[in-house]
Amino acid sequence: MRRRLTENSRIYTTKHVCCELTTPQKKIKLTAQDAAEDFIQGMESWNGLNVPHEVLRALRDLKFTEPTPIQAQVLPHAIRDRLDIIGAAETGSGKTLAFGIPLIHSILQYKTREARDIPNTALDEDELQSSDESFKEEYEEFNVSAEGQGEERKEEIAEDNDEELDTDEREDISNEMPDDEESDSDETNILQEGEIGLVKVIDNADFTWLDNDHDSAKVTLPNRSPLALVLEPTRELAIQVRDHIKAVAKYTGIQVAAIVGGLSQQKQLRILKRCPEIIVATPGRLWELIQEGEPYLSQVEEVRYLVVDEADRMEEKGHFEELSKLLELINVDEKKRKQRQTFVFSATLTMVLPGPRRVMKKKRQNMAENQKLEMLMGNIGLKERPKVIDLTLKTGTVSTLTEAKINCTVEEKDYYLYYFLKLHPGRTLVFTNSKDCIRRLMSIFTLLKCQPLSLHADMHQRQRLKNLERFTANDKGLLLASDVAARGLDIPNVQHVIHYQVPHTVENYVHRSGRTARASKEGLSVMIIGPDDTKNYRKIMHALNKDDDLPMFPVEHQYMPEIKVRVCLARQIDTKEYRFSKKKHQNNWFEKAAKEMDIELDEELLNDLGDTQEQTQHKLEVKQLKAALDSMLSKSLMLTHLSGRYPTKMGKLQTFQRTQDDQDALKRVKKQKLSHKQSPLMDRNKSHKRNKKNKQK
Ligand SMILES: Nc1ncnc2c1ncn2[C@@H]1O[C@H](COP(=O)(O)OP(=O)(O)OP(=O)(O)O)[C@@H](O)[C@H]1O
Repeated sequence: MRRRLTENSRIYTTKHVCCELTTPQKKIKLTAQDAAEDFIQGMESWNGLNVPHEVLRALRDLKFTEPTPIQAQVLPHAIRDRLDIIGAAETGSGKTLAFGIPLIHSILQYKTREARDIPNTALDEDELQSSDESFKEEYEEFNVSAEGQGEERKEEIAEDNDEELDTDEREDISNEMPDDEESDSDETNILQEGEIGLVKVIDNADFTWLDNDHDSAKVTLPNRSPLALVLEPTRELAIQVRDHIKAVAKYTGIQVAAIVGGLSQQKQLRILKRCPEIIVATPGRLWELIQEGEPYLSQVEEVRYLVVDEADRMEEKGHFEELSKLLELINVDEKKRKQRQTFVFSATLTMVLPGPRRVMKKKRQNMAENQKLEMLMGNIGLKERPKVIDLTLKTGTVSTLTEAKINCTVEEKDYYLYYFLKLHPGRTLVFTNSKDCIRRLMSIFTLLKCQPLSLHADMHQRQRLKNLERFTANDKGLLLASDVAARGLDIPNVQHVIHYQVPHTVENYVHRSGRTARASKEGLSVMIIGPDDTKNYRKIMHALNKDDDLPMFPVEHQYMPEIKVRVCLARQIDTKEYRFSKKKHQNNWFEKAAKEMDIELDEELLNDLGDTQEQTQHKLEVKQLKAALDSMLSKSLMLTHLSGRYPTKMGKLQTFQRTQDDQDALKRVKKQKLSHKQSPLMDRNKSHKRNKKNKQK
């Protein structure tokens, strides 16, 4: 049977390789000109960075009209010089594409070379028949050696489409089999069934045809093992990075797949059968599949491009045993290691915790930084002399981030969090240091009708992704998260990051805070500092060279009495409900275990839940407390602090309205900072007096 090669017969151009596509009907001449530099209106800022034309088109679709500084710095060294890269830049600065674009570029080049090396360069129409056969043979060889590709790909995709798929998997498929509009250019259209396009290197090629808005250069010769491997520390991040790279690879035909734990292994195996060129993975699931002998991963050491994203986190002791094994396997062959191009990125890559100030000589700090990099280089297997590009600021955080703090007791933390959420609505991400804390806050803030969502490592993966999606969709959303959400997540327009507990490490502070103020936008980070947090707070301030204390977040204390009443009631309900359900849960567990072991359970072991009457009484109490809380919550917090009614002269009841500016937490902090700068003494006196008054009250 003659294979239909139309969608596989593509041309690609780079600075050094110019191609001619020959068909029985038409011969297209291409001039020697760099396709990457091909003119796309409004995208001139990318000129000179060797970005492939197809990627430029995708960037134009995304409205990324200019590179970010890290992209502008990395691309020439990665693409033109093919150097290994160690890249450090602030959070939200576009590091994903700083390695994503070079990957796509190199894969396109690699595939072009492969296609060009196929020993069929016949151009003469008379020779077409024989060349057709040899090309076909090469092509079929690819298909046979790489299990389940080519035509089989389509069948599998059709098969998989019948099943219920995750959104991400559905997207995988749509990218793998580009729709007609995407894949058919005028030139490819002229290839009819049974006709074959041939690629030949020529001089003086004319690229003007690239200007039209058709899909120009998909390269779809199947590969035998992944060409690029991107390793990410969390599943959400892996999925996000896959989507990000896919968005810029959409005109290239390059397939990107995510291999992460917590989602169906079967589906991921099917995706691997389609031989995606780029795999974005978490180390655990990837290692599992390699060990199980998944064929496409059986030669993972062949991978030509390796990215270790969030490298300092991946390298943290005890975090990723699988990562060490993976790197060992990938680097086992010295020759292959040397051929590979490796990228290592993070916002805190060069960040080292300084020692005590008096011993902090500059030399010592440099040594520590170098040590950190050397350690990474050794473990990951970078080649000698990688290009180190460090654009991080001394302060660690991004310049568009405004920081503030609230000092309080442990007991008061809930009040201030509720205060912030009620008075400053906006998409808010709250970080805690423990899952237990998230559970408690989830319960209290659900009772307070703040509709919180949670995200931590003990949740089912599907629920984690669903909660992220719901948070992203709600511009007043509240997400309570552990540090699993601290790194890399690019949730649009997070206005506030609240550290309910100060993180233990400076790196986590930088990454957590970096979920806001991304891509040159402004954002606010507030630390709620209890007595237990002061040590960590000082450590962070010192490490980030922030000699000045952070400004206090401006709190309008008149609302606090009402806030306290509400929060205390919610806590009371939570304690009652939680204690009871915990006891009940323990009893159920004992009973189930005894049944399974077929032993008689000693009643003494069970918690006393009271008799039926007591249980009914307990339920009634909880119900009454909830009704009381609901009644409180139905009233506006802004009015409750006003005692009595305030009729205006016209006899109308005055409504108390906070302006947009009052509600804007970021503006309030900035305004306060400004006024402090203008009259520091006056302000300090004022706040001193106010504090004194509050204490007296
Ligand atoms: N050239 C560009 N122009 C405009 N926006 C861009 C550009 N490149 C990337 N972005 C956008 O900037 C945001 C941040 O990018 P990215 O997630 O890659 O940041 P990052 O540096 O990896 O952050 P983190 O350190 O938190 O992981 C994303 O929404 C991305 O789409």
